[in-house]
Amino acid sequence: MVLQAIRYSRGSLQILDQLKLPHEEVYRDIWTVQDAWDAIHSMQVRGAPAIAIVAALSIAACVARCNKSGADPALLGPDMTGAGLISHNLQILLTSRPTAVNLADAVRKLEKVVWQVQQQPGSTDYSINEAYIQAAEQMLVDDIRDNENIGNHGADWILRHTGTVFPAGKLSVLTHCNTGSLATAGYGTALGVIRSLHSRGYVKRAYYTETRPYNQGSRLTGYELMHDNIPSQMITDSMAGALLGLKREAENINCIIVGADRVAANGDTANKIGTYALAILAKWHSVKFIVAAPRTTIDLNTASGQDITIEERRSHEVTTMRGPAVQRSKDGSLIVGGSVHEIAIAADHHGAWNPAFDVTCHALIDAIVTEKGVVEKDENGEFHFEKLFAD
Ligand SMILES: CSC[C@H]1O[C@H](OP(=O)(O)O)[C@H](O)[C@@H]1O
Repeated sequence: MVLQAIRYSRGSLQILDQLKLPHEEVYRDIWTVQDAWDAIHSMQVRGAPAIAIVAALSIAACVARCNKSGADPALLGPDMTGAGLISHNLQILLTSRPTAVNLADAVRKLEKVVWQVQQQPGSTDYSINEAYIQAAEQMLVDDIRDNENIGNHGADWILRHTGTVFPAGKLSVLTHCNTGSLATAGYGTALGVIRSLHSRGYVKRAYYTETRPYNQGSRLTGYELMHDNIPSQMITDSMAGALLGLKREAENINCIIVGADRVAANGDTANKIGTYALAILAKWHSVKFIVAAPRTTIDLNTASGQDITIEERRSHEVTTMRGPAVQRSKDGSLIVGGSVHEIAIAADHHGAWNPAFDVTCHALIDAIVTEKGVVEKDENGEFHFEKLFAD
């Protein structure tokens, strides 16, 4: 079975409810734009690229049903022409989560497609809808191809810069959060690089952090690594320092590789909370720190990390956890079963601070891996991304 965060066919969209993983695989229908907004905001679907793709496809599925049924978009509202309907709903989806730039990038590109078709003589709601659907569907295809390229470029760079020689040399890596098939249309970004290293036989062990409070690591990355039979071990977020301090040499841990939600024009990178601390550790232990992200995550319109809006989520997500009931059998073994439910793990009367992301200064980043290649800093310690967008 291929891990699919998104199931799409023309007129139909489903998402894997990641709040239920790894205990239950539940796919939910996305019939309306509000369904998509709710799924993204609640983090039933999450991950910078996946958020953008689900948003884009939710409208594609709606207007495809419109085109098929011949329904008049104007029935959906006074100014709901094809272009008006699409633009209105893209702007609604933009409010679902603020930090990842991929969604804003997709909205900008899709609105441009709609506007261009609208300028054509004889354009109709039908032709505008069709153009939108094709552009949104192309994003799904492009993301998987881009991730496979990121994987290969990243693996090439790591092997070149860590002196690992097959077959004697196998290296271990540490990753944070979930950046795999469950955060994208497939294969993944940072986890895609680990997949590429593994496919070439170089992975000794893939360490991954639990990634509190949503537990993208323990619930999602662990699930993906197990699915792919990649040798791996989980650590809690607080163990990262001890791992590098006590096991770096024995385990040949050569790099920490993470994803990104927004890379600013100077290379400052917003990513899952805890990333900044890992970058500091990497610097102290002389371990390469690598960001893996498609070009849709690079935001040349945001000058530096201090300009990135960091999403703050409810305290409740820190003071509770989800899981199935666990019972002890007669022989004392634990039986995991039953539906997923929430349990309180802390008193919530003071409330918990819950920033979903932090910003890592570009000075702490050794390389940014994209589908077009790896970007390193120049002799002045500065990143330049213009060449990535030259085509
Ligand atoms: C493919 S990069 C995914 C990126 O998004 C994650 O955040 P969230 O789970 O809150 O959507 C995390 O920052 C990952 O690096």
